[in-house]
Amino acid sequence: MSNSASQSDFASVPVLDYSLLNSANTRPRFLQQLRHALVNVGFLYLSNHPVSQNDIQRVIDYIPKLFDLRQEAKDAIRMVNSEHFLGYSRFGAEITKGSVDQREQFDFATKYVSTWKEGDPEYYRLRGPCQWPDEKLIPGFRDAFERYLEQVKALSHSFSSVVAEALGLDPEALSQFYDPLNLRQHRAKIVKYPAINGSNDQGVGPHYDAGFLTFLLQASNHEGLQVQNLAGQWINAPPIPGTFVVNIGLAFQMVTHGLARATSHRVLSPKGSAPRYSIPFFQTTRLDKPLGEDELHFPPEVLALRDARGKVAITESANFSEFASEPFGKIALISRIKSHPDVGGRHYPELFKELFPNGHEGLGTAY
Ligand SMILES: O=C(O)CCC(=O)C(=O)O
Ligand SMILES: [Fe+2]
Repeated sequence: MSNSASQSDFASVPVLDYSLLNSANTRPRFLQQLRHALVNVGFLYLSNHPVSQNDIQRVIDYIPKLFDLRQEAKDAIRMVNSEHFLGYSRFGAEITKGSVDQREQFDFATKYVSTWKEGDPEYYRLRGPCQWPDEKLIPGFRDAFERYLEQVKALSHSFSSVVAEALGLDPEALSQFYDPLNLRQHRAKIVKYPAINGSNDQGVGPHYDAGFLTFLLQASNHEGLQVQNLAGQWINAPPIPGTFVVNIGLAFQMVTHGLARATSHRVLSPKGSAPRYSIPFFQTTRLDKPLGEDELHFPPEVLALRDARGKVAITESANFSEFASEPFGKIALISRIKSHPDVGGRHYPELFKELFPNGHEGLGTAY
């Protein structure tokens, strides 16, 4: 481990108290802690946030019922039905870093009425309405989850101006990277990691998230989430009741020129008998242009923190190869087709053929 890395490295994920933002006296302390977390860790817990704990608990209570629906009820909303890549994926449908991810999941998203029309870029079809399970089979679930998503969405928007401030920018500086409110759609998955007592304990393999900010709810009391520090060690990020885990995705690392770090993370399957549940909420950025086009101007003392951080020693992660000069929507669409080739083949046959000229057998690559 180099000296510069050891000084800014982390042995645990910091917990930030959102309520410190409410008073002029404590606000600078929050911003300073946030700056450290963004630059050196790439992960933080957010406590005392404004999303209603009652509404969170309602969602948590529904999760086992959702996965316990009969297989036909889940298959009725399989993702392959949806050109928006929203819906159910069976256990073991994806691979990360060469191994099968042992999880089952539903992809949902914030409310959206599709505006796509002939002639619009194809990647606008990524946005659209969710597939919901039959209301009669799980009454109230849709309402509970929509309430939850609306609140996390609002938090994710207000938090991005706090992030800008913490990095020495105007609070509105990041808004250029988001679509206008009426076109914005964020995605969230509800994930089940069953207990595994065999040798492959990969819940999800090491990866970076792709987007801007992720707000993760750890919805059961299981360890398993791990975050890789600068020295390459895996640091546990156990559930802390009442918090979100917030982390940075590659798109945000890119627009901050590496000042804020995307950090590799993974989930180990739980042992024993009870499954681990989680809900990652992925904030998305504007789809219509390359993210590298707009420039952010950080104060020199903030940029100096990046240089002081030093280099990451080892990163174990699946990587993205397409982060270049394409509109972000195109990158997002390619990555969805790679992770769900069955959906891509059915709804985006031309792009699918470009990506897989010889067809595609087997599982998709998640990251
Ligand atoms: O389930 C978790 O705790 C994390 C999931 C995750 O990292 C992801 O889906 O990107
Ligand atoms: Fe992730």
